[in-house]
Amino acid sequence: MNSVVIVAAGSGRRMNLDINKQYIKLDEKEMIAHTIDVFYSNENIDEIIVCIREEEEYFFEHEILDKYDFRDIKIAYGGKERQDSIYNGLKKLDSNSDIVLIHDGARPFVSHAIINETIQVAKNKKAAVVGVPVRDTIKVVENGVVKSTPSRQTLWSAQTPQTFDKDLIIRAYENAYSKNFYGTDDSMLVEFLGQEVTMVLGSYENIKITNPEDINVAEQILNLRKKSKMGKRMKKIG
Ligand SMILES: Nc1ccn([C@@H]2O[C@H](COP(=O)(O)OP(=O)(O)OP(=O)(O)O)[C@@H](O)[C@H]2O)c(=O)n1
Ligand SMILES: C[C@](O)(CO)[C@H](O)COP(=O)(O)O
Repeated sequence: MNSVVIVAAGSGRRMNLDINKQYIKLDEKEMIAHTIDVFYSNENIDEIIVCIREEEEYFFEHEILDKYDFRDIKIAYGGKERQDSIYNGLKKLDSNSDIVLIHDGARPFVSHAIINETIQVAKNKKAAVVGVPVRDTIKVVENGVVKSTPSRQTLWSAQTPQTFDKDLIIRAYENAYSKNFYGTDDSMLVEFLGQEVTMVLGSYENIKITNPEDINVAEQILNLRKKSKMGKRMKKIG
């Protein structure tokens, strides 16, 4: 059984709005609804757990779950950090779950192909992280001074989903908490355990909506997708 934990319990501080960025509308539909939709419509996903802020539960249930008719979705409450939210989500997993995908609610453009590929890799290798090779030259800077320039060939930007064998990710989270270790993604906790994580090629479209300018990029991605859908329909008709 394949489960996904989607985290949506942040505050969206960098977005500079007075609502959680998860509820920003992109083409008339809330960001979190776009994200849930991809997993809800994926035939390989058997269980969906969404981590939300406790005070947003009523809104989430009525304005997202009921409005879009998403059924059988479990809710977990968020914690202080992303890692805490995910840990709360992991505690709600069905006992039959074997593979767990962890995904940011703020990455609404994940594709079915990526989801399916990470599930396959996690089944074979136990731990998979989606990412893309960096496009810029990266500098290590201290106090405004460049200290080094790591070889770009080895650098990838990590995205989500990050997908794991259930027992491994639970062990990685428990180990991290027992040592007071906090990572900025889930793969780090598995790496901290000394286990290998396989990189799966993601997509440059699978952006995390973080800053206000990302909204424009998101609208462009949605427009391009609409145009490409229309083009395909016209071809069929023609
Ligand atoms: N305590 C937290 C912090 C983050 N997240 C989720 O983790 C994902 C990635 O985090 P980020 O983009 O940093 O979101 P926010 O924490 O909401 O944004 P900011 O850091 O700007 O406040 C988001 O889907 C966010 O909702 C969460 O569930 N619980
Ligand atoms: C998990 C993640 O999306 C991978 O890029 C990212 O690390 C989340 O970081 P943030 O600090 O919550 O923006």
